[in-house]
Amino acid sequence: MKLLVTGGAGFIGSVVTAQLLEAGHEVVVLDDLSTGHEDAVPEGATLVRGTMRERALDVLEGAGFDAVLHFAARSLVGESVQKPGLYWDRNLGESLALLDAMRQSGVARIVFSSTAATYGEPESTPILETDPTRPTNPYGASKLAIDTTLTEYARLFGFGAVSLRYFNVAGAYGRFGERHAVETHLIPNVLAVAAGTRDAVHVFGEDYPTSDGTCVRDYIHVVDLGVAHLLALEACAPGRHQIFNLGSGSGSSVREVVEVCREVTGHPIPVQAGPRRAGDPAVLVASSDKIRSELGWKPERDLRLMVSDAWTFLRSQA
Ligand SMILES: NC(=O)c1ccc[n+]([C@@H]2O[C@H](COP(=O)([O-])OP(=O)(O)OC[C@H]3O[C@@H](n4cnc5c(N)ncnc54)[C@H](O)[C@@H]3O)[C@@H](O)[C@H]2O)c1
Ligand SMILES: O=c1ccn([C@@H]2O[C@H](COP(=O)(O)OP(=O)(O)O[C@H]3O[C@H](CO)[C@H](O)[C@H](O)[C@H]3O)[C@@H](O)[C@H]2O)c(=O)[nH]1
Repeated sequence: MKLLVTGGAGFIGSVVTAQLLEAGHEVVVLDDLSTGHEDAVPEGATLVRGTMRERALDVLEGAGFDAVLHFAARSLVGESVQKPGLYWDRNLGESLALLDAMRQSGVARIVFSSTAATYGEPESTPILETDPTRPTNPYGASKLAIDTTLTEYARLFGFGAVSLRYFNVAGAYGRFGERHAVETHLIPNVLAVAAGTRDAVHVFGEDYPTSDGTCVRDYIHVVDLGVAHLLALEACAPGRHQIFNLGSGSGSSVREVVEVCREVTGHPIPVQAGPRRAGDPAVLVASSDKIRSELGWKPERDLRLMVSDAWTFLRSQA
């Protein structure tokens, strides 16, 4: 297939682009490099630099694309609370420009990076796709609005759309990994302590109603996530918008993640307990039964492999 990957210079988009190329697809990456890196675009993919408003139509029109994988977004929860307008503009506004460029060009198949943040504080775990969506921040709200738009574009214009609601993505794939200028994610921040670029891990809250008092999250290896995208691409069906959670189905606490990082790196990794981070639910774990039964996907890489692949990647950057 000929594919457009938005955000293919970022963490997840670069990994999935590499996997798509290995599977024999032709890939054009559209990325404005706002949080991505030009040298993260895998060899064999063509980079078009710009936003979706600026470039999506001229890239797609008359070029024979079969589908779009849409990763490009702003995705810092804290920033979204400070600057909600930015998130509605960059996430919903930019996505509308992409979808309308797709309509005009006759490209009707899309796989979209949605998020666990669309659910907000869950009433029960594991979270099902049919559970209420009550996002607690503008990031999650803007992603939910894109999901809603995809439902409408499937119904009104015959789009075949799949939204994958990622839980906590981690790990790396060879030379493709997480290198954000502002890093908020737990695993890269813990590994930065082992690498000597941070002094200690700050644990955000030890008084949650969990086994060790720290928050529990559902971590998924970025390579398993990429495999799900390949399946989702095949599953796009005209007139349907399908939504799948993407997690491992089991949770790990912050303390457990730090312990695995200690084992993998051999570094003592000092920890400083601090206050809760605003807006963090105690437990976020996905039910991934739907994608397992409908697309035949299952995660194959555990937390230890996520940490060791991220650690190998981090050391290769030094
Ligand atoms: N990392 C996670 O754990 C996680 C969890 C849930 C959902 N997601 C979603 O997955 C997607 C990828 O996340 P990531 O961690 O790889 O982020 P990232 O910041 O590493 O990558 C995003 C890429 O999109 C580009 N971009 C942003 N806005 C753009 C625009 N308007 N036009 C063109 N390019 C633009 C950036 O330059 C960057 O290369 C995002 O949509 C994010 O919301 C990530
Ligand atoms: O230095 C840190 C960083 C994180 N944490 C804790 O570690 C857990 C994981 O935090 P991350 O920031 O790695 O991930 P989140 O669960 O906050 O965010 C993830 O889930 C969100 C949905 O709620 C969004 O989808 C987001 O993009 C995705 O990365 C949280 O309990 C957080 O409080 C720490 O204790 N110390």
